[in-house]
Amino acid sequence: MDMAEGLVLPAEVLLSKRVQQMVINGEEPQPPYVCREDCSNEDSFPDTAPPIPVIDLSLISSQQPCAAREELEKLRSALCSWGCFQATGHGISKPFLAKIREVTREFFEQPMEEKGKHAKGVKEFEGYGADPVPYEGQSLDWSDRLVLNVYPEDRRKLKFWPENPKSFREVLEDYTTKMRTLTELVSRAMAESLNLEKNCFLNQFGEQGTLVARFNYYPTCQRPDLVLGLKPHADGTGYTIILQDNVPGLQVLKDKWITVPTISDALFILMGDQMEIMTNGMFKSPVHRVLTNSEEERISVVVFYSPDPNKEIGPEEELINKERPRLFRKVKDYSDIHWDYYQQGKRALHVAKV
Ligand SMILES: O=C(O)CCC(=O)C(=O)O
Ligand SMILES: [Fe+2]
Repeated sequence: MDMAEGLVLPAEVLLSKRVQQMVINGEEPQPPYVCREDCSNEDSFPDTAPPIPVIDLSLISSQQPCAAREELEKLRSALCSWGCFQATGHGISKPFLAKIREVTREFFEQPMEEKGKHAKGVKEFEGYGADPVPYEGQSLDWSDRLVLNVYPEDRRKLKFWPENPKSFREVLEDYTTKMRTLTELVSRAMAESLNLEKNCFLNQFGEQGTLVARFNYYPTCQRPDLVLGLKPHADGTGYTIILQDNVPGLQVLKDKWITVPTISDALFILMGDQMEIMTNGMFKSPVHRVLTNSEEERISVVVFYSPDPNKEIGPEEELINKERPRLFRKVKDYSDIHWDYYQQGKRALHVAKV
């Protein structure tokens, strides 16, 4: 018998090697990357799936009160049922979106040696690599990532920020500024859609609300039916802003798995658990996952927007009443609690329930 057969290396050892490298070496996925049985049937979708709502943010900030009201109503309805939407009219130009996708692609296309300059340890969060070692029995994602704290600025660790491609840092700084503006716009719109004081969510996030950027690289896989680019999870954030490229793969669970269409100038905005808490359960934090495929690699640029970890957050008082009693208590540092459960393959939201 081949000695290597059935041999599963410890996650720690596997995680020190990049999935991209395994693909270049022509390696087939082995456990713990293999996390499901042949799912090729399940992964194909009927055309009858309900469409994910598209919201034109420019209408909300326009001077036409009727159009703005209508769009706010669409936003509220999208977040109460789906917990996510495709945002157009967000004010970030198409060429700029192309640029951030391009520097992301260029970063991952570099030799391992160059990317390795920004490598994280298998226990750390920030830097180039994969998630820290999960709990026993949990699978590993078929992807590589670069994670960077981008706001507040004093949380930045420049040793993890790529120097190549040359424009990477500058483009990311620009993107951070644009994301700050966008989170103000979206947080106000969400408050208005619920007839709340428009700064109420921004006040909960605080001036030091954090932005973390995660650049995801999903290589192709010879057996996409056996692995996941990213295992099913809900985000622990306030909310998350996702820039996809032109390769589909992201799916949200709404009765069944629904693929998020790739729209080149849209940003996909998804509620995290903390918005579900702040809205007393009105907005939903959806479970989502990423599939890989055998033909085309996929990249995404994800920005996690979370409340200042020093601040306590909780349901807006106006959303608590007789018909809708308080569902959640106040919480602090929810992101850390969430992460611990995530590593066990579980959701954390129940810990905030009253
Ligand atoms: O790659 C994507 O489209 C989504 C990634 C995601 O859900 C995450 O990073 O939490
Ligand atoms: Fe996510």
